[in-house]
Amino acid sequence: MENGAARTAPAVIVAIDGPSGTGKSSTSKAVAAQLGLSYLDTGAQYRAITWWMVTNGIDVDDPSAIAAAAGKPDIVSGTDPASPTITVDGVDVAGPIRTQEVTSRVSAVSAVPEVRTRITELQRAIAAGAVTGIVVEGRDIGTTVLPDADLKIFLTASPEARAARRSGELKDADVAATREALLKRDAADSTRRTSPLAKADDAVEVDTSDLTLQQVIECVVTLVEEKRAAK
Ligand SMILES: Nc1ncnc2c1ncn2[C@@H]1O[C@H](COP(=O)(O)OP(=O)(O)O)[C@@H](O)[C@H]1O
Ligand SMILES: Nc1ccn([C@@H]2O[C@H](COP(=O)(O)OP(=O)(O)O)[C@@H](O)[C@H]2O)c(=O)n1
Repeated sequence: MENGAARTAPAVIVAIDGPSGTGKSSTSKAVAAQLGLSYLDTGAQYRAITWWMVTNGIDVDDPSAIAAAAGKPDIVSGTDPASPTITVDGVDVAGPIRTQEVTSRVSAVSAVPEVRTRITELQRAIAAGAVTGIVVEGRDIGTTVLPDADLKIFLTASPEARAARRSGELKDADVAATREALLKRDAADSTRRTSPLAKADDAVEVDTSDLTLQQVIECVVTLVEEKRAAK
């Protein structure tokens, strides 16, 4: 090594996309923590802007009302994978963004182009500022937000596995109803005009249906290490 200087690992940008319940958040947080990278949950940002719209009485069935308000909330994401945070106008909304009300409305809000432009700008600024690199998880990270990411992963799993995982998190949840709600949200997210949920052509697809979370984490860590070594 030149002058005996310690070689620092180059910053690495990892995009992890896929539908709900495929393991994006758990995998991304663990991979980022293990490799000393930042972590960004972009779904939390779309949930946060949806929470703001609902709380401020914006009609979420009216795209022009959503578009007009899209620039108003100040959304800040903390990117430590050990304790990710999300605030809107200084208020911690980590809990409120997970309610059924927000979950049922987030697809409509996130389909509005002005919302996507706003949130995409935030995401790119956060990724650009991540010194060691970042794992960014969402629906359109590999295709639209960070098309030059070093590594793109697309996680999938059967609707049954996803519904079982999600309903396992919610008390008293009905698996069949959870499955229907997931499929409805997938359909809305995959068919919107602007930046739909999609696998990038150069993404590595991993079906997590029959893998443990630990196996998925190890698979992604290995892929990131290979990319880092080649940089
Ligand atoms: N491979 C897996 N096997 C079993 N459970 C998993 C697996 N991956 C994730 N989970 C669990 O499924 C639930 C949803 O995972 P999460 O990471 O939030 O998915 P996503 O971010 O894609 O919606 C969590 O409770 C998580 O612990
Ligand atoms: N990059 C992203 C991430 C999320 N979203 C939207 O935000 C919603 C919530 O995302 P999420 O990742 O929190 O959803 P879960 O996987 O937690 O169920 C999605 O259903 C999409 O409508 C998006 O449009 N683009």
